[in-house]
Amino acid sequence: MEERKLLHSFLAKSQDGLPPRRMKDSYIEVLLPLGSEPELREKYLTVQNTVRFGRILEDLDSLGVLICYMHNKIHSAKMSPLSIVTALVDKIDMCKKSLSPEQDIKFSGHVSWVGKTSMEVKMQMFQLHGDEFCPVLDATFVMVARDSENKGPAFVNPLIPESPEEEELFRQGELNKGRRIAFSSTSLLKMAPSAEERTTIHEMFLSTLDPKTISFRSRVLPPNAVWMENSKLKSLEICHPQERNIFNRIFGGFLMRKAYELAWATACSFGGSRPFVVAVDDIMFQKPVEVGSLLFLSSQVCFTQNNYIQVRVHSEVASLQEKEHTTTNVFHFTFMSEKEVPLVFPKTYGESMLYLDGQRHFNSMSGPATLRKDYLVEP
Ligand SMILES: CCCCCCCCCCCCCC(=O)SCCNC(=O)CCNC(=O)[C@H](O)C(C)(C)COP(=O)(O)OP(=O)(O)OC[C@H]1O[C@@H](n2cnc3c(N)ncnc32)[C@H](O)[C@@H]1OP(=O)(O)O
Repeated sequence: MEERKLLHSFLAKSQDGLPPRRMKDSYIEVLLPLGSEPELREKYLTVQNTVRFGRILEDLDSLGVLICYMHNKIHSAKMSPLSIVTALVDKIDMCKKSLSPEQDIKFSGHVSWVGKTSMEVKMQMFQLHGDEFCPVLDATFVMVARDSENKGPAFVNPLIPESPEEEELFRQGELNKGRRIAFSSTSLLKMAPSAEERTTIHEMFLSTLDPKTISFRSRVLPPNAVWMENSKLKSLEICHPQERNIFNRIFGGFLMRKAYELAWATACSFGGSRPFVVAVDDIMFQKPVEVGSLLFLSSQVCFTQNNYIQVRVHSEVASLQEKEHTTTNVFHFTFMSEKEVPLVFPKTYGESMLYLDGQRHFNSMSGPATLRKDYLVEP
């Protein structure tokens, strides 16, 4: 950190003082040679002989940061004065058949939009089938630049789109920002549900009333349904220094891997068969996690439909000395189960809001109807 303090003088006073960059300046391709270097496989292997998706989340997080460093590279400086942190995993959509731990994987990506201090990064992942790399997933992350000590914001280089395709990507980045603001301003934490959503909840409530008693209190579960309160799993992690990033905070990819693995276990025990991840969405990194913190993860099924399970993981930290818990992230994962899954029923008003939030996240997934049956992505 002492060394990083000295980098302050390289920080720009305004964005105009920074040279614009092109999308190809940050474009990178990285090979994960699972096929050609078998000693790597152990780290990525599941017991079903597929690839651990939690490890892929870690790799995407590191790659996103690396891409942003390329975008902001100062050719005359040995070290970047910026601290680049993950602010948001906007979306990860799976578009692939099966992930083999015995075939090479390729990642690629570049900065697709910039604001003043934030950058949107688009990444893709491919796996070798025969002699061709086939698409596996598309990811959109938002990274934020901070000063060299990660104490305040720092400007990023402007981005100039060079072709109609790049202009479209840039425009999409702008639209994504607007969509995020709209999504968060209609959050159920701020606004009442819509009329249609209220009807959904009231109908669910009515379907749980015992017809034998004329009472709002006696609740009975409909057939093939589970109370939401019985769909929870919790875990605790001690954030050891091994998991720290280059800025001495806990690595975002580690938090995602832990949350994902708990979500997978929750979906597995709820659905009673192997779940496959279909989408990850709207993971906001609200606060950094300090090394040495206790990380409490609570996972819960909040919405289901046919074979789909929507899982929400809430993460909180507390220091060893203080008992007070602070929320650091909320994670949303969509899984597809091998078999049809039970319905999940909220009992309380709070659970009803979780249900509607889960439904909103499920519906925001790009086209569940287009999902294929041959996903094979494991914890
Ligand atoms: C040299 C090469 C080395 C390569 C090494 C590679 C491997 C490296 C691997 C290491 C990997 C290390 C990686 C890790 O492990 S990072 C570890 C995981 N991430 C964190 O710990 C981050 C925790 N969160 C925070 O610190 C704050 O909440 C941040 C800093 C993110 C925002 O704080 P704050 O809210 O106070 O900031 P602001 O209001 O001034 O806004 C600032 C800008 O940010 C934009 N914004 C904010 N939130 C969001 C959002 N949710 N969606 C979209 N955008 C968002 C906002 O629009 C504005 O943009 P702009 O209008 O200025 O453009």
